[in-house]
Amino acid sequence: MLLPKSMNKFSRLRSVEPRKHLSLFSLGNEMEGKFVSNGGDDHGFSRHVMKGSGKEASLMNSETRRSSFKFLFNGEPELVGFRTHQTRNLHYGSQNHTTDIKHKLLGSIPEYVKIVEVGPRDGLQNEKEIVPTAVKVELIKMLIASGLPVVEATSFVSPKWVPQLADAKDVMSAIQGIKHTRFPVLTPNLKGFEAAMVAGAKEVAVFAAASESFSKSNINCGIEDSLARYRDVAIAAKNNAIPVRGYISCVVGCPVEGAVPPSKVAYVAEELYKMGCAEISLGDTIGVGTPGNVVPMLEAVIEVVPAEKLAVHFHDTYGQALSNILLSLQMGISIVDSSISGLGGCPYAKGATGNVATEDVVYMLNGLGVKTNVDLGRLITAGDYICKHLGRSSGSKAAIALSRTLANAYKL
Ligand SMILES: CC(C)(COP(=O)([O-])OP(=O)([O-])OC[C@H]1O[C@@H](n2cnc3c(N)ncnc32)[C@H](O)[C@@H]1OP(=O)([O-])[O-])[C@@H](O)C(=O)NCCC(=O)NCCSC(=O)C[C@@](C)(O)CC(=O)[O-]
Repeated sequence: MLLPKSMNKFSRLRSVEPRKHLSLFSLGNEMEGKFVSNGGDDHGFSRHVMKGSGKEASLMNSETRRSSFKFLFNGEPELVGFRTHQTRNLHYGSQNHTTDIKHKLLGSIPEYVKIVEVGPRDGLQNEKEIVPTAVKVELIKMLIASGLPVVEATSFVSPKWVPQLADAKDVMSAIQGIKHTRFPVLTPNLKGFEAAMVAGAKEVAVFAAASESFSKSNINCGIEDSLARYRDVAIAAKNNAIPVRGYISCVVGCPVEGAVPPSKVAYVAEELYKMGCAEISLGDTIGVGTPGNVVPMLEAVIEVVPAEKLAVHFHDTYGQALSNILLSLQMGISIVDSSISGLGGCPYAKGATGNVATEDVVYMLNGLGVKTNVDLGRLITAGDYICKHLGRSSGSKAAIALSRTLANAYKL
């Protein structure tokens, strides 16, 4: 048997940190399975049987007689994910080899990145089949359980334009009272803002574009008209002590107009900043950005809005999102939007795939040693939940690879 690389890592995790828990979900109803770990049998690894009852089982190391890992089950027949309290140790990056070159390349990246999870809104808004409110609420709760600090919950937009989010009020009602997580909602105008306030929203987001054509197709008005509407929303929000996030779509490319000049993005960013947006999220709506066009765009925006007020929001249509995120971090940005399992796509940007997957972002940040306070295993479980509901496989490479690695290791 070729041992998956990650098992070496798990084994190291055990020997270095014997009390850290590695928890596995859904290995089977019998609550029994095999675990392969460093310890020496014919492959240089020993097999342990784990047993347990209810929803938990512990693995006993036959040599040390110590319980090294704790496993959790959710009663379903197949392996869907795992949880660890030490997810950073699941990564292959060197942690103790800080070299000059590493410092030169990665020295400027922040120690902590705030992840803004947009799956329940951006991820679902494009789904044709209406997702039941209860499923949306369960997804939000699972995302919260992973430690995400901000979960964009829904939009107060016209239900004729985005039928999927017509239950915004009910979603908000179901998550009222949940503390320690922020739930911004999209509001395209005062009508949306007022409805959001009635529903108990504590934060809102307005969404402009750097492309005139996209603005018209997305919100039925041009850039200047949208900014005028958003000034009204910003004033109302200020009067209610509600923070406003400002989005800009099409920051590098538009499905109709093609390449978008950085100066246009900087103009809209400055206007949003001047009207009081506490954070401005730069959206590569159709995922055409590469480091080649993202750097000049960010340079232009950072001239007019401080980097600490900026977030990046990359769609992964061409597989460029992670490289764009890395360079955004190198340029001083520390807020990253992402969507669970890479769900999403904008209804008014044909062909655009989902946002970068949250699991992939967390995996990369863990590898870089950047703190997020997000538990990757729980995130994978949340992704599995919504993907099963939607009847599709995850758009996260990290989620697929980690689930497969563990499934292979546990030859049940
Ligand atoms: C902006 C509007 C409303 C203008 O839509 P409109 O048709 O121009 O608006 P209107 O003022 O003429 O009103 C038409 C009807 O909509 C109602 N209405 C008006 N406002 C609201 C509201 N807030 N909530 C509920 N209903 C509303 C209004 O009451 C009226 O109802 P009727 O009399 O016909 O029954 C419409 O275009 C709309 O809802 N657009 C939303 C589009 C959207 O949600 N797009 C996706 C989000 S943006 C995005 O995904 C990009 C982002 C943020 O992720 C970043 C990136 O990746 O780039």
